[in-house]
Amino acid sequence: MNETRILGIEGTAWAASAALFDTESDTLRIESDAYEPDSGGIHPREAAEHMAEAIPQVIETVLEHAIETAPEDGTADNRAAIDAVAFARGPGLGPCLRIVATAARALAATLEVPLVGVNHMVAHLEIGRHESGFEDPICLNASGANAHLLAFRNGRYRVLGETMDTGVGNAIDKFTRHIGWSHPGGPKVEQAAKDGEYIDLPYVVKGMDFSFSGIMSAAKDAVDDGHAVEDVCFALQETIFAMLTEVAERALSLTDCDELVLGGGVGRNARLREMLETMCADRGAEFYAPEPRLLGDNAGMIAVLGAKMYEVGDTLSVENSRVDPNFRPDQVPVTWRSPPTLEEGQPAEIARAADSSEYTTQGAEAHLTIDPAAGRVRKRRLEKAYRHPDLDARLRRDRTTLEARLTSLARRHGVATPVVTDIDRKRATLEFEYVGDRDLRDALTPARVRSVGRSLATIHRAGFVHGDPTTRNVRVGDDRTYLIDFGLGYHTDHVEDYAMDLHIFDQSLVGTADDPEPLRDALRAGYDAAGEQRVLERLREIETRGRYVE
Ligand SMILES: C[C@@H](O)[C@H](NC(=O)OP(=O)(O)OC[C@H]1O[C@@H](n2cnc3c(N)ncnc32)[C@H](O)[C@@H]1O)C(=O)O
Ligand SMILES: [Fe+2]
Repeated sequence: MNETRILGIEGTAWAASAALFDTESDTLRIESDAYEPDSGGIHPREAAEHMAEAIPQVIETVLEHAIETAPEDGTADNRAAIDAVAFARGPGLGPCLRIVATAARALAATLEVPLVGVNHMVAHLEIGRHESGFEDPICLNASGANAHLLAFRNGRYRVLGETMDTGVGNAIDKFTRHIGWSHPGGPKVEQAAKDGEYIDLPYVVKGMDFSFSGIMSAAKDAVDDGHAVEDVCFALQETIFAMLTEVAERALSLTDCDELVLGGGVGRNARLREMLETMCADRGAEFYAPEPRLLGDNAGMIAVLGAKMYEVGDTLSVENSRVDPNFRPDQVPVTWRSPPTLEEGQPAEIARAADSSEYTTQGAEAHLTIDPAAGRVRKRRLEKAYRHPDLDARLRRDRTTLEARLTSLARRHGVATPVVTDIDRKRATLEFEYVGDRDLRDALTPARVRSVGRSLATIHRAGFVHGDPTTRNVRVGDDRTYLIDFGLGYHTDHVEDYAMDLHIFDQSLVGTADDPEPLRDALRAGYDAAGEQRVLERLREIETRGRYVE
């Protein structure tokens, strides 16, 4: 590959940044100028004023550097020997994005080089993949305005799970604003947490999705009620980062992936990195976090992805270079990657069951001892070294109790589930009847998915949700499907919760199936046959919701 030199520009929210990426030397020169609000959070108009002032300056600095380092073949018009100008098209604040795009178009025209339009969230991911050299990692993007898990599948980065309300950084920043600290609050919470002790806060995970609104108002109340700020900061980190680590582990487990990369400004937090590192080490996966300057918003990551896109001809005409404040990562055709090689063969479980009577296996949160001959499964929820012992004990106890209760309740409503034969709350251990002979993930057909749709409709009518219905939490045998693993379930009469349950299953189809569309249709048809229309309507609404929340 020839040497490629890309000038990248970033300015989606707070960082006015330009960078030069040179593929031959694999070096990045980044120049940034941060917007720091005098009071409160980020004001879009003020941020845009900052961009208007700072973007030309950071570009100028990087151009000078590019001229100094240009190889001999720079032309008179392009002494910097730049091959393309890459800019962040979104997501972000509209007024900021427009200023960056205008600067990028002007620069590309002057240099007579193509424009590359980069998705900022995909750039947060790709910088980790680039630096780590991982083949096909899962990415946790923990940034200001976003929080999601991405996996490459069928030519796109699919969103396996994401925040149901605000981004993780914004959630923390809102809390610090409430207690009068200046923006950004994240680093200050990290500092204060060093002297804190644990208190209980709400923990909300639904499959691989999660929510911060409950925990943030509880944190504000805790301070208002007189808890020490350090303790609340400590508990906030322990709870929020445990949620992110748990969903990241679930994503690794669901996709059988053993590589995780981190992206986004909240990734600068050492406690978050430590939890992810511990979780990965405990399950034999590799973890990589880029250095801090590449985690928070920066033009280096825009230039690196810009180079990959430029090299495959993924450039933009000026007419098509409009910005998109709601640009989602799964809207981007991933032109610069070839499909990963998939492993073929029958599910390991079948081979194993044929030659031994008892074997063990590890899920995302539990250790299973399976004895098909005796028709018995023992499941023990493991202690997780990454999370605080009090939180760990609470989650394992509550989930064990709920799983036993809801598994039985579903059966009473006519949904196929294993019989619960024993429960030991102290040891977080359950014993079940062995059902099916493989996971739905390894035997996906529309008829089976249809039956899952009917089962979900049935439990929703009975007033509860599964909480984590994925293709691995459904067992398949003969002509039946069995729902298992109700540990994240709960009683609810909210249509939103029912629709989220369906949405979680739908996301797992998109994340694990080669041809998800007929399966997604079957899910809806099955639900339609036994459930309420308003739930399907709400599901459609959830799918069209832009998740970029400021
Ligand atoms: C769309 C785009 O504009 C946006 N970018 C963004 O929000 O900036 P980013 O640099 O990725 O993340 C900033 C956030 O990162 C948090 N942050 C920075 N250092 C932190 C630390 N040590 N601990 C916790 N949070 C930290 C800040 O408080 C702030 O909320 C995004 O990626 O969502
Ligand atoms: Fe960002």
